[in-house]
Amino acid sequence: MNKTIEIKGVMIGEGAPKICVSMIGRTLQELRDEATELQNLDVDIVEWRVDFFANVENLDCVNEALQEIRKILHNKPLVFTFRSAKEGGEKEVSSAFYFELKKMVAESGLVDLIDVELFNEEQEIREIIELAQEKKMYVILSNHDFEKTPAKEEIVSRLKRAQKLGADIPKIAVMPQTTSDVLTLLDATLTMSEQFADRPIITMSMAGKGVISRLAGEVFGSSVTFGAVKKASAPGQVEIAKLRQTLTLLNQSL
Ligand SMILES: O=C1C[C@@](O)(C(=O)O)C[C@@H](O)[C@@H]1O
Repeated sequence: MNKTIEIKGVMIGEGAPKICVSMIGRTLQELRDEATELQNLDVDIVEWRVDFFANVENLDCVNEALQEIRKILHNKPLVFTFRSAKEGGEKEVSSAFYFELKKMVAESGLVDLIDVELFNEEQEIREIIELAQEKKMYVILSNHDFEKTPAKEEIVSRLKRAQKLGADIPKIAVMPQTTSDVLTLLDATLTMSEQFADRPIITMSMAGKGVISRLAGEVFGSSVTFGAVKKASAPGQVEIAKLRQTLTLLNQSL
């Protein structure tokens, strides 16, 4: 049994996977509207995908937006994510700015979880983890392959590396080219969660073929699933009401 993480009453790593929805607003007003809508919906966790925000390169604007979002989403776990273009995000920034942004947020104490991409300088990653720990925040170390699905051993090894570096939640998203790629992701998830993980993990196979992996996390060992409200932030995300229904069905059959 993997250890769980409890954030604002949400138990990650126990029972049905928790539903996370991404905010993808470009302006402060769009973000306010999204946050208000999500606060009132059946969503367990909210992720701010700050790479969609037009003013992301201005730290004061990011901080101002974050304070407003936090006020609106006062009782839901909030994840701060800048997804770089090379991992499927909207924008590429320098590594120096990427870490400046993440450090500013870690020091602000305004979010519950910070996503940091695994393929970065280890020293920089460790610094964010230390800052986050001081503020009682959690770190997700993530990796995304929008082209293909690496071999099972490679997926497991990336998740293990994230765990070794001190991620509270190791995460990987991969793209299937064949149905057997979906099985590879599920197999890697099961092996990692049963044999190596001592904390919750998040995995998904993207796009249409991979949808099963966004539903069956409780069976194979993935603790959070990303759903969609209006627009998906990645291919394959399922609308949240249908997602909740299916997660509950699977939970009840176990
Ligand atoms: O890493 C992830 C997972 C994701 O890529 C998905 O496939 O649902 C969506 C992203 O917003 C999030 O940061």
